[in-house]
Amino acid sequence: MTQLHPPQGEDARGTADSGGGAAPVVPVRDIPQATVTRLATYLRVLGALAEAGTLIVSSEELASAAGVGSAKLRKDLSFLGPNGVRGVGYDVVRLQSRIENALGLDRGHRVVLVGVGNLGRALARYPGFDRRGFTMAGLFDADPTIVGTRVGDLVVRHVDVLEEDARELGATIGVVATPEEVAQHVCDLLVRSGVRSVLSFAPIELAVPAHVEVRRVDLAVEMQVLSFNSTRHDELVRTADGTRASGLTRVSTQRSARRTQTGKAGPLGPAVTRNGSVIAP
Ligand SMILES: NC(=O)c1ccc[n+]([C@@H]2O[C@H](COP(=O)([O-])OP(=O)(O)OC[C@H]3O[C@@H](n4cnc5c(N)ncnc54)[C@H](O)[C@@H]3O)[C@@H](O)[C@H]2O)c1
Repeated sequence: MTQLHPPQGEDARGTADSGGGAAPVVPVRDIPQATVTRLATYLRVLGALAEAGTLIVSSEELASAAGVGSAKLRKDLSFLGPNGVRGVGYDVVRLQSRIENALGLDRGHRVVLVGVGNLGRALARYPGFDRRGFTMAGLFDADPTIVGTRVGDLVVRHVDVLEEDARELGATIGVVATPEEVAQHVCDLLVRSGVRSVLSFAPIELAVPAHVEVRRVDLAVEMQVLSFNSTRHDELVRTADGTRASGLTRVSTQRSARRTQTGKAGPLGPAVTRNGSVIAP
């Protein structure tokens, strides 16, 4: 806890953050998408800190654990209004609740999952969603050998009752883990039930009305990005070595070293990648 963020608002006057539930100064819709993604990462780190009993964290520590630069972290957090106390740091619990508020997590989300196969079953059993404000409320499948079985605390329901049950369950997020051939049909049922957010693992584009947002998860794409970054990193190191050998500037080496530094395991473990994205533990 050494280097702290610059003062902002009331914090510049040396007073503590006025409270976790305060409304963000920037309307949530104006927070850039990349910042939203990093806010989720900060939240994960803060959760681990809170569990470890940490009360205050500096921007340097938080940035390092999240795998980003501290300037970027301060900029990201500035979207939420005044945070922290100069010379002291961020109050872990207050910052957690600020970010939860901005991400809409304080309302809590009820999730229904369709397709209780290999992937769906693993997702349904994952206890981490609950800890982060997402309650798995309903599981649906079409296979008669799966319908009626218990996965975790839930009994799998038939997809025929998805539309009605998802509405009754108050679902706000629908997860599609079915084969691609039926994914659009399942997505349509979710939309008709009133779900506004769909997370799809099916490898196809889903058509939805304007008021519904779809996010597609594709681990192969993530691995392709990792492959590209790794190749680029190797090239940079090779270029830097060549440049050094010919007595020229070491800019590339410094750049790649900096990237490696931000990508190293932080105090909270090795889950942080070079560009700051995180596979949740
Ligand atoms: N995005 C990724 O990185 C990633 C990784 C793995 C799998 N996937 C995709 O996730 C999906 C599921 O993969 P999996 O390995 O779990 O497949 P799986 O075959 O094990 O499971 C699919 C489940 O969907 C059910 N299903 C089929 N038709 C249905 C319908 N009309 N309504 C409700 N349920 C129905 C099946 O009964 C089965 O239980 C596939 O589309 C796969 O391509 C994506």
